[in-house]
Amino acid sequence: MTPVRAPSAVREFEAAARARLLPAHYDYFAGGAGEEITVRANEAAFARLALLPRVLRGTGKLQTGVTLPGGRAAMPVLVAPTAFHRLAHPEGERATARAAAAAETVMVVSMAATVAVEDVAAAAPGGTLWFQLYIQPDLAFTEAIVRRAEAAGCTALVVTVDSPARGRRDRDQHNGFDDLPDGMCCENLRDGDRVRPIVMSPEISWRHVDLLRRMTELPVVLKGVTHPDDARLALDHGVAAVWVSNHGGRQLDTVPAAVDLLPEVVAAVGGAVPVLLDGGIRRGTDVVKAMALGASAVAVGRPVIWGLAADGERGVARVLGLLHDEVEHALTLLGVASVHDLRPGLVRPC
Ligand SMILES: Cc1cc2nc3c(=O)[nH]c(=O)nc-3n(C[C@H](O)[C@H](O)[C@H](O)COP(=O)(O)O)c2cc1C
Ligand SMILES: CC(C)CC(=O)C(=O)O
Repeated sequence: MTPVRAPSAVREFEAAARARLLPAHYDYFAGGAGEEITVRANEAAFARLALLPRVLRGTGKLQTGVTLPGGRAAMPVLVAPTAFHRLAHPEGERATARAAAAAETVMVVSMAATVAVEDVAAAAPGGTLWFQLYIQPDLAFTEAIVRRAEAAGCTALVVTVDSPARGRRDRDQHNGFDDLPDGMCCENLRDGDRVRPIVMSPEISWRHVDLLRRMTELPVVLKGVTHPDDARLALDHGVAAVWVSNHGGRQLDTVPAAVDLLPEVVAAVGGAVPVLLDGGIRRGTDVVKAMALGASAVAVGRPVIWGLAADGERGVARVLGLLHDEVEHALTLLGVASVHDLRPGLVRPC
C-alpha cells in the first residue's frame, strides 16, 4: 500500500478536513459573511506583498519568541479564538490546547468553546490560555464568566468588538446551520441548569470596556479593531494590546484585508502597546510580512480547525510546527536573525 504522506503545507490540511467534515460543518468553518469578499481579500493581500531579502548578514541563531501582555510564546503565531471545536474532532478544544501547549504558544479559548474553559486548562497543564469574551449585556453574567476564566488560569482577556450583531453568513443560512447538535453546547455559557445563548449586542460601547477593566486585573486585549481612530481610543481606555482583525471575513463583508489595515493601526498605536493581527495567515512568509509591517504577533483561525478536523491534536501540532519552521526558514532567507528585527523595508507591494 502506498503510505499516505503527511501534509507538507498548511493549505493541504483544508482538503483533508473537508473530506472528514459534514458539508454544513465545513461550510460553517470555511465560510464568511455575504459574498465572502473579505474572506478572499485576507489571503490575497498577503500574495500582493513581496519580500525583499538582505544578504551576507551572518545571522546565526534564530529568535522566534515573543513576549505579550498575557505571557511569553515561543513562536509568534497564536491560536485565534474559534468556536465549536467538537464539531471538528471529538476531543475538541482539549486537543487544540494540548497542541498549542506543546508548541509553547498561546491558545485563545473562545467563549463559544464546546469544552468548558476549566477542562481545556486541565487538558494542557503548563499551557498559556487567554479567554475570548463577547461582553454580555447582563453584566453580572459577564462577570461570572470573567471569574471562571481567571480561576481556570487564563492570563489575558480578549474582548471581541467586531460583533455588535452576528455576521450574515449565506452558507449557514443555505444549510440551515444555526445550532450545535444534541450533546454539544457552549460550555462557558452554562448558568445553573441552563445554557445561555450568546448575545451579540449593539449596545456594547467603550463604557463596557471601562467596566471590564475595573472588573479584572487581567490585561484586556481588544480584538476586531480596523480603524486607526478606534486604535487611539483603545489606548485612551487602557487596553493592553490591540488586535487587528476583520473576524476572518465573517462579520462585515467588504472590510479591507486585515494586513492592509495594519500599517495605519500600527502608526496610531505608536508603540504604546503590542498590535496583534489575524486573517489569512497560511504561511511563514505571511507571518514575517505582518511582523515586518509592525505586528508583534499573529494568530491563525481556520488553519487550526483544518488540522484539528484532519488529525486531532497531531493535526494541530503539525499545522503549528509547519508555521514555526516556515517562519524560521523565511527569517534565514531574509537575512534576519530575530522576529524583533523585521522592518517595513523588507516588504514591498507587488
Ligand atoms: C469557525 C470560526 C469560528 C470563530 N469563532 C470565533 C469566536 O468564537 N470568537 C472570536 O472572537 N472570533 C472567532 N472567529 C474569528 C477568529 O478568531 C479569527 O479572527 C479568524 O479566524 C482569523 O482568520 P483566519 O481564519 O483566516 O486565520 C472564528 C473564526 C472561525 C473561522
Ligand atoms: C458562535 C459564534 C459566536 C462564533 C463566531 O464568532 C464565529 O462563528 O465567527
